[in-house]
Amino acid sequence: MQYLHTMIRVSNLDETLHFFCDLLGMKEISRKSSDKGRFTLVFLAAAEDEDRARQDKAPMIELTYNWDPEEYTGGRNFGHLAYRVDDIYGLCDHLKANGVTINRPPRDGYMAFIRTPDNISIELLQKGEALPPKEPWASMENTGTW
Ligand SMILES: C[C@@H](O)C(=O)SC[C@H](NC(=O)CC[C@H](N)C(=O)O)C(=O)NCC(=O)O
Ligand code: NI
Repeated sequence: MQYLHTMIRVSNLDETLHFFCDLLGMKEISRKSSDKGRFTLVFLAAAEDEDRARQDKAPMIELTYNWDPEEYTGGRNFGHLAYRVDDIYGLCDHLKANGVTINRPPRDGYMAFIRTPDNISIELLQKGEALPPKEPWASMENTGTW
């Protein structure tokens, strides 16, 4: 079995593409629209995964945009999408300067949380840090900031 993608439904495709592509640097791999189904699917890959994703050998996010507005609520059982980043402080500064709320700041240089325009949680983890972290979990306790 091979992990292919995680699908998230989005209420505004342009805002979501701005978040993932313009701000987080992700790359659009493919898209498909259905006039009959009245939806658009957009597949995104992390920049480092782009070439492999185009060969269907890397995991992606599948954005589902339903043309007719829907209320996306609940889903508490869904946690987050996690990405390993080169410079967690630099990236969070860049995101903050572009209006993204850093729900859980990278105060430990290890982990940060942000949200997509539809409030889906995105975890950012500093490259070079082990998973799970070497230090006691106490430093990761939810202090209610994300
Ligand atoms: C291309 C492949 O990766 C898919 O996931 S297509 C799955 C299909 N998606 C849709 O029909 C999109 C529009 C639909 N209104 C929706 O919001 O899902 C599908 O079967 N979706 C149902 C599901 O639960 O994923
Ligand atoms: Ni899918």
